Amino acid sequence: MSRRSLIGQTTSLFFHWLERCRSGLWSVAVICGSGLGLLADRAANKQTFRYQDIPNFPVSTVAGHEGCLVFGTIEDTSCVFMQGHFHLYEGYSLCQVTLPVRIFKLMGVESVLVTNASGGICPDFKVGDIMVIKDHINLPGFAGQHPLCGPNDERFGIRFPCMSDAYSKDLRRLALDVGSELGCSDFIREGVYCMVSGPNFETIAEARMLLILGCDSVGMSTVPEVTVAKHCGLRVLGLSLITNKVSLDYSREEKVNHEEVLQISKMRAEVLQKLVTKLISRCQQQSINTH
Ligand SMILES: O=P(O)(O)O[C@H]1O[C@H](CO)[C@@H](O)[C@H]1O
Ligand code: HPA
Repeated sequence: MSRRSLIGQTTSLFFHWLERCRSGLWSVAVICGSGLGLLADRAANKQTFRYQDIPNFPVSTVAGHEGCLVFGTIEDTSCVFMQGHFHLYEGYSLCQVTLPVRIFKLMGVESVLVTNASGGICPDFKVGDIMVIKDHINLPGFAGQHPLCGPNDERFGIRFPCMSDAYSKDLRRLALDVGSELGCSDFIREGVYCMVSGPNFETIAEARMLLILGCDSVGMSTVPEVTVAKHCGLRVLGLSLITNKVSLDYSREEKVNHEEVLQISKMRAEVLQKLVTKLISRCQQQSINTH
């Protein structure tokens, strides 16, 4: 089959799904961070689209990001999974980084579950901990790298959105409850995620500054997607897997690298998968109860 007809077929299939979504059949979007693409594995009736076959969609350029959009169901909940998301350091604009979130909104998605890998700043955190994101610090935003800069598209949201409750309190509580039901309380934390642009990992002086600023973990993603999701009225839950401890001490010999990040993500993906799967079905029940 020629590439052109393959793209044509994929595109029409994609629009077929979009139609279903518009009619209210899809409700949860899961954005999978580094090495966490297998969160989609438990979904049934899967249909997968490669980003490269979706017109105008960015493509993933980082190891551990498969670059596929997967539609499926978990119990009775319809879901769309992004196996891989986009980063400033890949050279994408924040408009491109957050494009999928606005597509989800147009599809009728109500809740977004964002996952990522991050470095632990809080001295109490251990590698393998799962941090429920309570709040974030948008460090690139302070320097004008913000996804909502530019003319405001009123169809999505207001010019000056409030971010004091970007992460749904109900979903955070639900995540802690589900974590405890699954016997994960020992390694489920809550904390503040800080976004840096990357692609380098932090210097020790930068890490110390982040600790003083009140950051519990640091990564190079998530904040733009969450900001745009909140702007357009989506409910957000963020789960950050602590894949390494950030060096705060000049005498520490260990050096972080992306391979180690992916290795820890792979090791913990099964636990996260259980958590996410249970959360999705409970999240749907919650949404039914509140409507
Ligand atoms: O935030 P995600 O994409 O999960 O991954 C984190 O891990 C990568 C660095 O190892 C960076 O992309 C950082 O942001
Ligand atoms: N710093 C920034 N981003 C990261 C890290 C880190 O230590 N670990 C995983 N993503």
